[in-house]
Amino acid sequence: MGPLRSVVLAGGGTGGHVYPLLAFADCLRRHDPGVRITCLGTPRGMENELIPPQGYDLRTIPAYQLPRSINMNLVRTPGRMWTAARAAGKVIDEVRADAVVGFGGYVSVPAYLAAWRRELPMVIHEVNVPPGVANRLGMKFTKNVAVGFPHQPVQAESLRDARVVGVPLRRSIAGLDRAALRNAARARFGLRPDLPVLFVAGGSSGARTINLAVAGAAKELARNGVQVLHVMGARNEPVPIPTDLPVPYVTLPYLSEMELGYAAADLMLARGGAMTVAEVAAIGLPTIFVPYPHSNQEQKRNALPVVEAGGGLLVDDSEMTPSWLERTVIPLIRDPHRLHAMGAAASAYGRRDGDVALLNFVYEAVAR
Ligand SMILES: CC(=O)N[C@H]1[C@@H](OP(=O)(O)OP(=O)(O)OC[C@H]2O[C@@H](n3ccc(=O)[nH]c3=O)[C@H](O)[C@@H]2O)O[C@H](CO)[C@@H](O)[C@@H]1O
Repeated sequence: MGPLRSVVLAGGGTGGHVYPLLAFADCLRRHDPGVRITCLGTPRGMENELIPPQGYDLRTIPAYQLPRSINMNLVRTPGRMWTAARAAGKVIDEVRADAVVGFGGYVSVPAYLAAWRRELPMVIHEVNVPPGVANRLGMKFTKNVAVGFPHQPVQAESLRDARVVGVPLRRSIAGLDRAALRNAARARFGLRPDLPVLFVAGGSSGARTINLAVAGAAKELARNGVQVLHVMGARNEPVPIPTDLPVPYVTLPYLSEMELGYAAADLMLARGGAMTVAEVAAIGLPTIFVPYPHSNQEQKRNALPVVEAGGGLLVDDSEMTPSWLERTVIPLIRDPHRLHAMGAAASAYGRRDGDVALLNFVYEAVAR
């Protein structure tokens, strides 16, 4: 048994913040089934679709959208933020939390403020360089900062003293044996076992540039025997795909069982969200990264270390065209030796134990 009785986990907005929270919750439940786990989110984020089905108690508090650069002077912290902090504090008191663990997203700030007021131990987990606005604010109140990747403390002054623990990944992904699940996964999607598969997913909300480019390359990919499994993004307008293709092209709005997509694939085409990078590296799936071009090059920084290690390719969003894809994907996906080498390089960079490493870090913080 660990030192915790009740813990509040804060994080929300996009899948990139919710999935590490869920993976951490699962790890805690596995190691210490007696701990009360309460998740904190806002009424509209993806946490509402993702957390309750996993059997965790989700409480929502009023959303307060942070400006991109927040004034770090607390005296000037807007009143609405304190209202949200009071709501977070009520939850913390009600469940008698003895620690708060935050994963970023604007729901975390009220949780950090409330924990600070109560002098509760708090731990921040950050996966991006530069750290998100919410976590930067939280870092004023605690030194217990953990990061997902070894490049983060080197590249960001504010993360210099952070502990590298890796990224908590869902067990279904961290424990994935791609080769063992491959044929079953392909059968689930109606994909053929004998032809290569390109798996396309532009992060938790999909990516329009990628969707358009792959749709434009569909005919040529199919003519060359490349099957496509394409997750368009649930909140994205679907892009029409030619119908009379000679090999399967499967589209989905969203894929909850992401491990099946990873297992079916020989090559992935993705954005550079930190969770995606952590997942494909952990399972050794060769990936073409097309980082989201805004937000301070955040996604390029996420993907670059895997690419430099030899585990993937990087292409600018502005170059993501059907002809680039045809020229790049067709020869690569038919070259098993190159794919194998890329996969091995990716998995040497990735790690599968981020959930346990973060849990140990939280136990240490609570014991201090
Ligand atoms: C545009 C933007 O600001 N994106 C940020 C956002 O990305 P975003 O929310 O897209 O997150 P990531 O790419 O990091 O993670 C996506 C997560 O959703 C899962 N998934 C995705 C599609 C699907 O159909 N099914 C599914 O389960 C993936 O397996 C992964 O776990 O949060 C990341 C983590 O803070 C940041 O690094 C990104 O820069």
